[in-house]
Amino acid sequence: MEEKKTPVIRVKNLYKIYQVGTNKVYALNGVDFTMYKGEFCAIVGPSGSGKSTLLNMLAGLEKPTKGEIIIAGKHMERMDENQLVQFRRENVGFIFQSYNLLKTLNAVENVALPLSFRGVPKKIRNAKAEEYLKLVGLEKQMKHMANAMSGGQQQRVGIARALVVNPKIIFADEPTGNLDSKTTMEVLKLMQRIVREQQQTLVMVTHDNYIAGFADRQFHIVDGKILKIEEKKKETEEAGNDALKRGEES
Ligand SMILES: Nc1ncnc2c1ncn2[C@@H]1O[C@H](COP(=O)(O)OP(=O)(O)OP(=O)(O)O)[C@@H](O)[C@H]1O
Repeated sequence: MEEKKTPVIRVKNLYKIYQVGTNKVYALNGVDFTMYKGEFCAIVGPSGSGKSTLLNMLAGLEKPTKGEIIIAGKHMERMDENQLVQFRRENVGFIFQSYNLLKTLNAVENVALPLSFRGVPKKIRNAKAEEYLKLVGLEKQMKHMANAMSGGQQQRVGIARALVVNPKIIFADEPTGNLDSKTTMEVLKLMQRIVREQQQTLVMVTHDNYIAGFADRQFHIVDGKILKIEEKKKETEEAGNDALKRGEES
């Protein structure tokens, strides 16, 4: 039986037009879609296709020229700057390509940081940070300094830090861009698992079709338009498992 899906992000007739000299650049040229709770979505397209522009709009970092963005029932395009800051704090987590960890803090301290900004007492925030580090498989590296960790471990810390505030939505901009292929696959599988377990919505931007294939749905963007929305093929997950095994054997 088909489960009833809960919409989390709804985009309607979205445009972002930049004026460059006398030219107009249609970075987003009429975009419509819905993303659901518990879904891992990839926005995939070549350089200059509008991926970052779309992510920035969804995260409320830039205003659309026209159209609607409704997240968790609220119209983002109608919010002022203060409301957007508040909205992001309550609903959104970010995973970055370059991890953006504080190098001289250990894993627990890095993950606890968003909680300390929210005034959560130290004992509680450290316990929460440890819980999320366990979730991403770093129980043995809790006290390691960020700059003494591998890229894959640092990205796991980055994921734990995005999750610790229990956001409805997680935005990830080329999250595996700095990782080797084996670690890339581990991080993608971790993100798949977490979205499934925690029933969050993960929106990942990538230019790489293979990486996008790990998402439940791929939103293909070209010249500011969504050309097609593709469901995950079952084999991608299995192929990922095989490749992961091959990597472990080598
Ligand atoms: N501030 C801006 N002013 C003018 N044009 C812009 C601005 N930001 C983006 N653009 C243009 O909008 C289009 C989409 O850019 P965007 O950065 O969203 O693409 P992208 O798919 O994220 O590319 P990449 O993968 O290279 O980061 C491009 O043609 C870009 O030149």
